[in-house]
Amino acid sequence: MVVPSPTPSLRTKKTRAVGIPIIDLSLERSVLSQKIVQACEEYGFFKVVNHGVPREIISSMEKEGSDFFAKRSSEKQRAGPPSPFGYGCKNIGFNGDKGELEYLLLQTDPASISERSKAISNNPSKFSCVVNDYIQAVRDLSCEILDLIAEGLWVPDNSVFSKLIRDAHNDSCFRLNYYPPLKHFRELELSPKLNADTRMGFGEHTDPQILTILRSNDVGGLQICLDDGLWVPVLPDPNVFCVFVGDALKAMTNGRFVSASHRVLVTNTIKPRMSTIYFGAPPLDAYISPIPELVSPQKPSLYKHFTWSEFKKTFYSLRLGDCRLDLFKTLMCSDKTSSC
Ligand SMILES: O=C(O)CCC(=O)C(=O)O
Ligand SMILES: [Fe+2]
Repeated sequence: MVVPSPTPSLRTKKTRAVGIPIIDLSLERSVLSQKIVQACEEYGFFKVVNHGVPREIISSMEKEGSDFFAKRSSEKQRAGPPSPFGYGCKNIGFNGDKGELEYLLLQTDPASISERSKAISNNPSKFSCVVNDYIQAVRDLSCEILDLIAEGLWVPDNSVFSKLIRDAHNDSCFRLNYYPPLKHFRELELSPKLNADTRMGFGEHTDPQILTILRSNDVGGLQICLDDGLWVPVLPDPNVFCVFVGDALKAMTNGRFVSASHRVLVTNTIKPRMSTIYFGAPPLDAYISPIPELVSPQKPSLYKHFTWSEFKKTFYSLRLGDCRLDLFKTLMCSDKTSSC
């Protein structure tokens, strides 16, 4: 979901040393589940180490991604226009999140990946194998984290969240983002519109799905916005995964979790940033409403019942300039609350 920002500033308003949570997944389960819940409540964001995703799976994915973005533009275009799946460049989407990047957006089911790989790679079977292995690994990681979240919330059914993205009809997607370095724009003589040493790579937004698992190369740029409006840089580390709470999980926890607003600023002059992102989403007809354990007379549901499809349709059809936050509230928040 795009956060309205009438006069977006590229400047990090202020930064302060905050301890973005780094969670070690090898910790004892009951400790781990509490740490994860706390991070979801305070930040809607954390990094994980000792995540168990094999190094080879990660490095093969990074290689395939780099090879793809290194191709000539005409070759990349063969992956098809991003409507919604395929290759896109420069301003992304029409949903208000401005930015200058190239990206490849894919569905996560093996049949679609295999089909699209034919237009993406000269070695489609290798490409689809690498992407499938990566997606399977990060989906397993997401499910593990979602099960721990359920445990940490003392929900009897541990799979209450993870079963949505394990469902055969899940609507998850996978994206590779590529941010050319500033040198690229200088060479094109596109004199930076906004700022000489910073460009907006990906505008401020929250992710609408349930959970996002992001990994990047060693080039920074990602920032998260804390609730007091401070932008905090997320230092790049190719060995960790970044986890974001999505708007759907925020709603399912009846607003107990926050969904972190984030953006990417391009400041590196020489090296491109590349990130690989798995967005775990439920089936289109799944209802996204607060789980019963988190609703009580003292804490009534903040949200109307809506399906993932209704949510997506409304938000992705909004055009820039709409007052998106008001629409968000109208669509999602129950009449009893003015905001959620
Ligand atoms: O590319 C990145 O590092 C972040 C991109 C992002 O937030 C997104 O694709 O939703
Ligand atoms: Fe995002």
